[in-house]
Amino acid sequence: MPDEPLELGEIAPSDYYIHRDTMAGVGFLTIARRLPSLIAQALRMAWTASPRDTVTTVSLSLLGGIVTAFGLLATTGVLTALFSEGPTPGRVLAALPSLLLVGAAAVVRTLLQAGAGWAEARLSPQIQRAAEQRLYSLTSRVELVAFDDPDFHDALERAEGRGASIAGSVVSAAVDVVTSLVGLAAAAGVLGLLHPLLLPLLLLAVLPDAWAAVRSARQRYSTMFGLGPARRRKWIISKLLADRGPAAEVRAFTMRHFLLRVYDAVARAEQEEMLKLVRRQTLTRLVGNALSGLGSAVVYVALGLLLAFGAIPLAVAGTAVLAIRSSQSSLSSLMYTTNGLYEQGLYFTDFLRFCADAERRLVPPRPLPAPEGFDRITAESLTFTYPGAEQPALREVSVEIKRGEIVAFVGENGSGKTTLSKILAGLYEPDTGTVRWDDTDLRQVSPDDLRLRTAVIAQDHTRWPLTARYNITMGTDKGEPALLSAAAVAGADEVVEGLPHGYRTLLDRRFKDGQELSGGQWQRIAVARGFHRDADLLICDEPTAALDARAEHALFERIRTHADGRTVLLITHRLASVRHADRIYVLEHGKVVEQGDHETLLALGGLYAELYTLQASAYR
Ligand SMILES: Nc1ncnc2c1ncn2[C@@H]1O[C@H](COP(=O)(O)OP(=O)(O)OP(=O)(O)O)[C@@H](O)[C@H]1O
Repeated sequence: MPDEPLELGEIAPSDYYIHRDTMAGVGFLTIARRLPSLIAQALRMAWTASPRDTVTTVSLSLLGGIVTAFGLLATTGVLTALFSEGPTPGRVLAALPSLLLVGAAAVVRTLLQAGAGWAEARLSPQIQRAAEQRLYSLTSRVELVAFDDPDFHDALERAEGRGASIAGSVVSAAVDVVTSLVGLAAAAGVLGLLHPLLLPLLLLAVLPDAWAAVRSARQRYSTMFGLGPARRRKWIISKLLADRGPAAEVRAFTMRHFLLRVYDAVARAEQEEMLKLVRRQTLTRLVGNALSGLGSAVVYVALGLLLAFGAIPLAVAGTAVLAIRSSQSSLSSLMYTTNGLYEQGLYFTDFLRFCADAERRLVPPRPLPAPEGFDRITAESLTFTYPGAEQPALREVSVEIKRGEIVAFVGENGSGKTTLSKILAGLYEPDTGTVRWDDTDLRQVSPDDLRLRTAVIAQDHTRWPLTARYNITMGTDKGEPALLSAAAVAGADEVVEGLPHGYRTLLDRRFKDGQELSGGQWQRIAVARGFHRDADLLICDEPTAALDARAEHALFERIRTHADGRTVLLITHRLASVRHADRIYVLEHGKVVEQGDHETLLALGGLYAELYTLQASAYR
């Protein structure tokens, strides 16, 4: 049976070109204008990483360039002496001082270059570390909603993939550009002295090459830019094919063939783009090289004409040929390094842009400290829409939670319970509406402070690849009794007892001696994590979905006895467990449609009564 055509979403050509349009903002002139600030930012980053190595790299490289220029001037001295009138031994003798200078310059230049290379090599890893530190410090602080935004992921991928790692090379490239400029200034100066016409002619020989190199770099960047989402898709599928987590389901659902087809389709699309790129780049380089060759021919013809018409003597023409070659090599090295800086600058710009965007996504500093507990949490008229979503997840929702209460959110899948609890926990900001702890509007309070007062047992809790202890304490140190008591509440103590190294056991099978837990065992650990935190508000989002009957009963008993004085917000589909809640909010399509205690809601005969009766009937 032939395979169905695949839906590949983001790698459809129309979407691809949308990304291309974004490239319009990164034209050559834009980058050229941005180069000085790019160099300044790179140097600033280098300075932060290591002031000593930065100064050494820059100063030794500049000195190296100056000494190179000096050597070239001395070479001209040698040639002038050799081409002068008189007997050969006399001319050689006359050239000797300049020869010695050339030798000395070569030695000094080698030493300076070695020193600069050493400092530069030291600088690179330090800058990379600083760049990565900046990147991950931002990614872990941006508001949570950024992770629901595909643009954020694209930008993050570019910044993470090449941007951060290239920071070190940008500094090297910037230093190389300056060094080449110094070398070129010297060579061109000599050429200009010999005959002013030779200098503009020289540009003819080099500019086409420069144009080709810059254009081909832009072509590559443009392709990479457009391929971002496709490459991410490929990476995600490769993880599905090669990671431990989905390995069982890949086999159970015989997904192999399908996944390989998707992988192949994405890889093929990527390959086609890469082949197109190679073709375009080859063509560009060919045109550049041909025009440069033509330019060189024009320079030499001009030199021949100057010689033929007696405008310059033979000795000077000989020196000019040397100077032209030297200028050409200096210019092409400048071109090469500028191109390198330009290309790396594109990626580095991605990194800087991402950092700037991430800074904008940080929650601005807020004036008030988190309140010391609360008597009443009131949420009024909350509306919230996920980025890019067509429908709001919450519409005009108002709820109230009093200290020490157990409040439950119930409702069918997708009705907005988790979203509402995340807003109450300060993880998402509502689009409109307010959440208050007594009189304090949470928009005035630092979210980090607030989160210290809130514990969330998440529905999709993370299986941290850390030891059992850290999976519960999350790196805090509240002492052994707190750990043991939190573990006991959740029944995680029984889980840990069965582990070979107790709390020191690493819960990740990808490492030697690492252990895996069952779904329910993981959930007990997650519940223990929530109870370990000294929080005024404990949010339990489906805390028992994977628990066995005994563990579920024990946990709800604990919650019923007010979870050691905490206020509990409970989200669950097990309606029998919310019967004892002080208040139940029933959500439907992002709205609160019913509220009251169990008896009131049953008497109401609405959605809650319907869902409850449905569940209860299963046990009759
Ligand atoms: N990260 C997200 N990005 C976009 N939409 C989302 C996101 N998370 C949830 N939604 C959407 O928001 C709506 C509410 O989801 P929410 O997770 O709050 O529902 P829920 O009541 O907790 O559901 P469940 O009972 O299945 O856990 C759903 O329509 C869902 O598709």
